[in-house]
Amino acid sequence: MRLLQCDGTGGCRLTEAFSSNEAIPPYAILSHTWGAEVDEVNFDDLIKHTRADKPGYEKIRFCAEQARRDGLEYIWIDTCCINKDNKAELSKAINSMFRWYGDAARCYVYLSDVSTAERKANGDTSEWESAFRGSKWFTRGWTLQELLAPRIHEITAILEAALRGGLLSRFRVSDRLSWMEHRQTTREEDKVYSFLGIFGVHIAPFYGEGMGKALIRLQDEINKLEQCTRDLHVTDPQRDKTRIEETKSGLLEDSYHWILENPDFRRWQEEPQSRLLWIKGDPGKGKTMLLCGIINELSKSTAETSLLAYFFCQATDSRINSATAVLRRLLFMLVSQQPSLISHLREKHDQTGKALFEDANAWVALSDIFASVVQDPSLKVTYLVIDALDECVTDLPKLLDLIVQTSSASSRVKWIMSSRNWPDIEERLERAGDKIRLSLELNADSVSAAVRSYIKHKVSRLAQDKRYDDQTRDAVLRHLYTNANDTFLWVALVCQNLEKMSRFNIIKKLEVFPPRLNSLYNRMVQRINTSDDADLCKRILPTVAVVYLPVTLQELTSLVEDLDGLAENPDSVREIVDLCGSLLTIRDGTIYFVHQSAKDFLLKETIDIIFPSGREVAHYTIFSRSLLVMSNALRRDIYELGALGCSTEQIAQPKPDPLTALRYSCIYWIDHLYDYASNHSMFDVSVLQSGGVVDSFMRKKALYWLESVSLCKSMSKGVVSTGKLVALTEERAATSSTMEVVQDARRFIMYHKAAIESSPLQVYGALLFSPTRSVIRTLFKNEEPQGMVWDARSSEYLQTVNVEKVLHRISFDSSGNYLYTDGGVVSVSTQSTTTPATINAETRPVQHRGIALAAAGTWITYNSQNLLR
Ligand SMILES: Nc1ncnc2c1ncn2[C@@H]1O[C@H](COP(=O)(O)OP(=O)(O)OP(=O)(O)O)[C@@H](O)[C@H]1O
Repeated sequence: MRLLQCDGTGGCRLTEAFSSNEAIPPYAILSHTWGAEVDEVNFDDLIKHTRADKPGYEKIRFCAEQARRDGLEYIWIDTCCINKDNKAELSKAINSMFRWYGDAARCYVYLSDVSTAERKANGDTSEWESAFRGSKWFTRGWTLQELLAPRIHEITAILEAALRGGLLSRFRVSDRLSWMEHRQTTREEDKVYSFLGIFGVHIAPFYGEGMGKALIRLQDEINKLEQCTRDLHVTDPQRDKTRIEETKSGLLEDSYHWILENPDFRRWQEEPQSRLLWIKGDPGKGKTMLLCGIINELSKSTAETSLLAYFFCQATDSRINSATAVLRRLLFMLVSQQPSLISHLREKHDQTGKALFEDANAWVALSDIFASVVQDPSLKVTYLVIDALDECVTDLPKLLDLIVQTSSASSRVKWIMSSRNWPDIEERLERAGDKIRLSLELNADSVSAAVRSYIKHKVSRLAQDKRYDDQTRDAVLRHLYTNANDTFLWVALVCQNLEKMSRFNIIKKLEVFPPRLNSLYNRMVQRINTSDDADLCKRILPTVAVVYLPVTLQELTSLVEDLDGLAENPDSVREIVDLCGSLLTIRDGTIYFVHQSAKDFLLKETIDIIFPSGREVAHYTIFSRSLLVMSNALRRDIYELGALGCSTEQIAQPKPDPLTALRYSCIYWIDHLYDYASNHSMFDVSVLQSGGVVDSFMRKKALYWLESVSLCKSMSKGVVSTGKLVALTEERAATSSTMEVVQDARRFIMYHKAAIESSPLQVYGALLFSPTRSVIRTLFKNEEPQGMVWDARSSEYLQTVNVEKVLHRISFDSSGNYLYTDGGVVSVSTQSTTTPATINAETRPVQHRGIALAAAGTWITYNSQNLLR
C-alpha cells in the first residue's frame, strides 16, 4: 500500500509502498465516483509532477485539507495511489481495498454531483437532500464497499446492520450479492472484483474474462472459504460458555466482580507489556466462573475494537480436552470476528480439506497457522482466554510452549489462563517474559468475601424455595460460613443436596456435610455403597467415569446391561441415574459429573469400591456391549434414505432416530477395546481370533458401521479408530484372517473417506471402486449397487473430465446438470460426446480415489481419471 503524505500546506508526495508486515500510519481514505479517465490524477501524474490542471486535483485538495483538519498526515485515493501498470500491485490493491477502507482512520466521501450551495439559507434541505439521494455515488459498483452511514439504508436497501459495521460474514451470500444489483461499473468484471473484500476472498483480476466467468471464479472462492470455516467449526463456543454457566446454576456477578479491582488484574489490563495473566487456585475455588465473568466484562468493554476468543477445557470430554481442540476453537472465533484472517488457513485447507484440523498432523498445521495469525499486522488487539489448562489432557506441554512463544512474539495479543496449582504448568509458564501470576490462595480475603456473598445468595434462594424458618436459615448460613474454606464448589454441592432434602430437621442433618471437598465426596460414595441400589449404581458409575465424553441417557442404555430395553424410556433411566446421588447431574438429557473434582475423586480414591476388578473391566464392558447392540441394530440404509447420492447436508435426522442410543458405541467402541487391551494380563486373546467378536462384527457389519459413522459425522474419527484396530491386531497377533479383514476395512475407509463423508450411502457405491480381490468387497458383494456397474476399461463415456489437481469437493446441483468441483464447474451433458469438459486437461495414469453420484444416477469418479457416465 502506498499513501500520499501531506505537508499541511496543500502539497502531497507519494510514499514508498509499505510491505505487508510494516505498520501503516493512520490515514484518511477517499470514496468517490470516477470522472472521465483523462480528468483523474493518476500515479504517473504524481511521479512526474504533470498536469496539475486536471479536474481530479480538486479531490486530492479536498481530501488533504480535510485530513489536515482531522490531524492526519496521510491519505489514500484509488486514482493515484496504485501503479496500475504494475499488474501485481493492481491485483494486490483490488484484493486489499476493502480492508484498506475498513482500516482507515477516516473515510471522506466526495460527491461531485451534490453541491452544498443548494442548501437554502432558511435551512430547507429538500433540494440538497434530493441531489444527495440521487447522487451517482449510490449506484456505482466500487463505492458499495465504502458505504458507512445509517441513513444510506433507505436509499440502497442494504441491511442496516451491515451499514452499522455488523460483520459481513454473518449476512447470507445471496443478500450480499443483491446489494450490487442496481450498481454500475465501467468495466463489467469490476462488478465482481469490487466484491472481493466484501466476501473476504482473493482472485487475480483478469480483465476481458467477462462477468460470467469472473462470477464463477468468485462463487468458487466463496464456496472454498465457506467450506474452510465450516471445517474449522466444531461447536459454538458462545453456546459452550452458556452451557457451562447453566450447568453451574448461573453466574453471580457479586462473586467475581472483585477481580476487576484486583491490582494484578488491572496491571495486566493496563500495561501493554503485561501480556500473560495466569490465574491459579485449588479445585472448586471458582476459576471457571471467574473467567466467565472476565469474558463478559471484556466483551462489553472491547466489543467493537478488539477480538475476543476463549476456550474451556474439559477433561471429561475428549472433543475439548486437547491442545489441538484449543487452537481450533480459538482460530474459529478469531476468524469469525476478523474474516480476513482466514487467509492464513486457506492455502493449507485447499490442499488438505478438513483433515488439516483432524488428522495426526493437525497440531503441527494448526500451531503454524496460529503463530502466523497472531503475527498478522492487521490483527486487531486480541484477548485470548483459556480455562482449566490442567484439564487439557493431550499435548498440554506443547500448548504451553506455544503460548509462551507467541506471547513474546506479538504485542497485540493478551492472554488469560487458569489452572489448578500444578508445578509443571508453573515451570513451563515461567519461561514467558512479562507474565503475571494471580494466586487465589494469596488473594484469600477477596475470595472469602466472594464465597460469602455466594453463600448468602444461595441460602436466601433455599430459604425461599424450601420455606425455611429464620432459625433454620441462620443455622444453614452459619454451617456454610464456618465450613466452606473459601471453596465455592463445596458450597454449591451442599446447597444442591439441601435442595433435595425436606426442611424438617435440617439443622440436625447439616452434620452430614463435613468440611473439605474430599470428605464430602467420601460421604456421598459411602451413602451410595450402602444403599439398596448399590449394585446398579456400581455399574453405572464406572461407565460414566471411563467414557470419553459425556453420554446421553439413551446412549447409557447401550452401555449398561441392566438398562437394556430402556432406550425409548429416558425418564426411567433418569430415575436410575438419580440413584447415584449427588455425584452425577443430568442436563439436556446428557449425564455429567457434578464437577471434574468428583470424577477425580472417584478415579483416585474409590478404586476398590467402583473398580474392584480394575478399570480395564469397565472398558471391556463398554466395548462388548457396544458390539452387541450395534450387531443387533445396524443395517443398510438405517435412515431409509433410498438414493445413494443423498448428501450429508440433505439428510434430516429421522424421528425416532435409530442411532440415538448407538451414536457413542459407533464412534468409540474401538477406543474402549484398545484401553481394555492395554492391560496385558487381563486381555482375552479370543476377542481378536477368527470367529471372535471383532472378526464376526467386521465380516457382517463393517459397511453398515461405516455408513453409521458417516451419519454420525465422525468419519475422521473412524479413520483414526480403524488405524488403532489395525495396530491392535498386529500387536496382539490376531489370526491372519482377522487381520486381513481389519486391514482391508482400513484401506477401504482411507480410500473412500471423502465420498462416504459427503454421502453416507456411497459406502456401497465405493465397493465398485475397490479391487475385486478386496476382502470387504467380497464379503459385501450383495451390497454392490445394481444396474450401475461401471468399468473404466470398457465403458462408453458421455464425458471425460481431466483435472490438474486433486479434487476434494464434488457435488451436483439439484438438477443434476452441473457438477461443482474445487477445480471448476462442469456441465453434465446427456449426449454422448468425446470432447473433454471445461476443467484443465491433464491425464494421470493413477487410480480413482473417490466417487460421487448425480441425482440422475450418473457416476463420477474423481481424482485423476475423472469420468462421468
Ligand atoms: N461467580 C459465581 N457465580 C455462581 N456460581 C459460582 C461462582 N463461582 C463459583 N461458583 C460455583 O462454584 C462451583 C465451582 O466453581 P468453578 O467450577 O469455577 O471452580 P474451579 O476453580 O474452576 O474448579 P476446578 O479447578 O476444580 O475446575 C461452580 O460449579 C459454581 O456452582
